[in-house]
Amino acid sequence: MTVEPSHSRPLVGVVCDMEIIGPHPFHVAGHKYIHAVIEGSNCIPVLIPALANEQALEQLIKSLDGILLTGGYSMVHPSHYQGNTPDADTKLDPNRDNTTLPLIKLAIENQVPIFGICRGFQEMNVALGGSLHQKLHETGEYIEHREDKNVSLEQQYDLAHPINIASGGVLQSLFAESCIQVNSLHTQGVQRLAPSLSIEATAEDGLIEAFSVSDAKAFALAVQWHPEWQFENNLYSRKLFAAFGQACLSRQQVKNHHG
Ligand SMILES: N[C@@H](CCC(=O)NCCCC(=O)O)C(=O)O
Repeated sequence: MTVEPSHSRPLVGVVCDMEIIGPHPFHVAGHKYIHAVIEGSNCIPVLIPALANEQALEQLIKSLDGILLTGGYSMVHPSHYQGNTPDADTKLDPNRDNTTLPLIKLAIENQVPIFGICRGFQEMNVALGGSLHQKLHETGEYIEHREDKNVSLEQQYDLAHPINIASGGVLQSLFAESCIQVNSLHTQGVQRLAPSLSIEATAEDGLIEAFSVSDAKAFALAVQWHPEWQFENNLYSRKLFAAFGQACLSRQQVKNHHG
């Protein structure tokens, strides 16, 4: 993968997970997100470590033209939405939570384009006052939304179920479709939608699969599925990353104009 030398591309902050590799903690981000930012949005990714330092985030947000909230195997700690204590074997990432939740508010306040994917979708809902089902499969209300970890990666990220696109929303204006197929790799999902969010798509079982920030001045959209996965092979994924990239370019132009 080559990144053409360019000083004019917008800078997109890509949030990191904190992972232990060997005996050490690392800040990590998935290659497929970085690839989609470069090739799908025509932007330059800048990794945002899970430092959980609000002052650093306030400085960072002023130099970034967009934020990508990636997926992740860990769960948002339920204390952020008054949820029940998680099971002892739940994978958590408090450093990521304490970085992304304030970052989301800063991005919206500063009209920085923000795109949430899977865990990032869940973080946006929680950051703005919503809540999550911690185990969708135990509610008895939804179809299976988790991936089968015993099959190949290609199969895990394959299209899994349809979603219905809300009329009059951002997604309908992007896709010009009322129903598309998406992949599905998540245990958790929206329980209570934050008051400032508008539903953009739902699964056939009623689960919210995409939302936008109502009245946002800049691109502020999140999806529960994974459009970054082999995005080149999916028309709707290409449209999402192109729209996000265009919003980041507009932000950069406004910033450069105002100095
Ligand atoms: N942990 C949450 C969110 C699921 C998620 O983001 N899965 C993808 C992880 C790997 C990747 O980045 O593709 C949940 O289970 O609901």
